[in-house]
Amino acid sequence: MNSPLQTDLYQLTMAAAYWHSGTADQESVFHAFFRQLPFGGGYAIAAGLESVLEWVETFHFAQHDIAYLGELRTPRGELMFPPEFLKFLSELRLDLSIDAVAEGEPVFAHEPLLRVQGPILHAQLVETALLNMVNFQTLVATKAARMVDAAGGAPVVEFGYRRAQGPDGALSASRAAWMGGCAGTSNVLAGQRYGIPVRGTHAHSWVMSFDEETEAFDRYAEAMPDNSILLVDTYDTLQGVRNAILTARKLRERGHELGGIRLDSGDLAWLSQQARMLLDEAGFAEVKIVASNDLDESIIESLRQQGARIDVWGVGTRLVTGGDQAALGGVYKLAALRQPDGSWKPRIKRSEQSAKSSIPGRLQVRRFRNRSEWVGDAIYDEDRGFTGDPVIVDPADPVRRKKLVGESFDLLQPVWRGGRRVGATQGLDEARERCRAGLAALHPGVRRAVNPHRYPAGLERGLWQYRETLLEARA
Ligand SMILES: Nc1ncnc2c1ncn2[C@@H]1O[C@H](COP(=O)(O)OP(=O)(O)OP(=O)(O)O)[C@@H](O)[C@H]1O
Ligand SMILES: O=P(O)(O)OC[C@H]1O[C@H](OP(=O)(O)OP(=O)(O)O)[C@H](O)[C@@H]1O
Ligand SMILES: O=C(O)c1cccnc1
Repeated sequence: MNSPLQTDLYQLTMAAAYWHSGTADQESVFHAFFRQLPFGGGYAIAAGLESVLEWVETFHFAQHDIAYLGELRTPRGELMFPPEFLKFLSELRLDLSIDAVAEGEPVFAHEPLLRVQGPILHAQLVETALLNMVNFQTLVATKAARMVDAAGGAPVVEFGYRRAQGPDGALSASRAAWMGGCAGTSNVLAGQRYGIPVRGTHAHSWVMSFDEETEAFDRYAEAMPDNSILLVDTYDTLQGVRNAILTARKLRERGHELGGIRLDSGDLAWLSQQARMLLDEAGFAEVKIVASNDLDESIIESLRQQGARIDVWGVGTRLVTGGDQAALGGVYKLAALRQPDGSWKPRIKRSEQSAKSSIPGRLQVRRFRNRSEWVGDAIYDEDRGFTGDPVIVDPADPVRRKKLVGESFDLLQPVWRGGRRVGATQGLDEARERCRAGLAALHPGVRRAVNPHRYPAGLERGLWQYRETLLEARA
């Protein structure tokens, strides 16, 4: 359920203050971006835009929202909001222009994922929900892409619902995981809502509900003759594999084939090799081995290096929660204000570290391509354009510069104008394909999970110089 109250109180107190001070209609530009790639990786996958647009689409303060806000009191007991402001809110219709990077696109630090332009009160009111959606889904889509990469072409199925951050977190995590390249989900609602293939095995409780493991396997296979993956580790894993083979033989006699077995504990490399041997010797070379148990990209990679014979990876907790990184630190910063003469006045927030200072202007990202490989991205001010040849400067290390050559295209495209969506409809499967193709266009060193190459993404030289001048003036 979408609500304009999915926000931090300070957005509403600032809105009241803009309204009170007569600056509510000041035309502004904000950018949503992150400063550091998640998981120590070389890329991130942009996600969450669809949820943002759905939220903006239904944005309005209903009677019960206004009634609630009208009851709020300050710590001193005074009414928080004047009734005239609440009347203003009840009539408010967002008047924003949004440009965004398409979902599924690989993106890099400092690049705006969304650019929001409009009256400052309006642009401010969307900050919290927008960041919540973009930060979480980008985090999970990126984690999924890393796991899918580590699996080297074998399917990764998302099993995270029970360990996700609440029911809404589970649903958007399943969506983001599919975008990042997962092959399916155990989340049935995500299957219905987004058309993601639903997949699964069975739990230990099924085996524990019978006296004998063999009986549990037989009964399950009878009920699901064409969709049986048997969990073999409830008691003794290799004995479990032998029992699964007995069931597989009975199934075959009835004209069906066992789909697979699942390993969920112990040394997954060794057990999968032993299980493969037993299955092959028994004539079940097609039976798949599924593995689960607190997997992530580094364990998957390590298991593959150890020669594990795992055909399908089931991943829950560390995918839908981000695992080693629980949140993406994406921010939403004011970057320019329109002057009465129509020009844009840049706005900058200084920081102790120059790389953390915000980037002024109305920003765009231009991506350069050499044949099928991307060579670099320039963040530039759309109104100032490029100063001479496209040279980028790394804001974290200004001596790192690179001249970009090749074909180029702009990443931010109009998605919202005059109260409605614009541009081509971007479906979830399209986003998944964009992610696949985008990752294929990256140098393998950039995709490496540990200590990757830094993809050249930086500030267009003219913009970097301009930003330095502004920072000096503020020093
Ligand atoms: N060969 C392996 N190499 C690297 N990591 C592995 C290997 N086998 C399993 N793991 C991982 O090790 C972690 C812990 O496994 P461990 O064997 O301690 O737990 P467990 O099998 O669940 O324990 P228990 O047998 O008590 O259920 C899991 O994240 C699992 O994915
Ligand atoms: O380890 P994760 O990556 O989070 O993957 C999901 C886990 O959830 C299940 O365990 P659980 O003990 O909840 O139920 P079970 O009896 O079906 O194993 C499953 O067996 C996996 O181990
Ligand atoms: O289907 C499975 O095997 C499954 C589903 C959810 C969590 N763990 C495993």
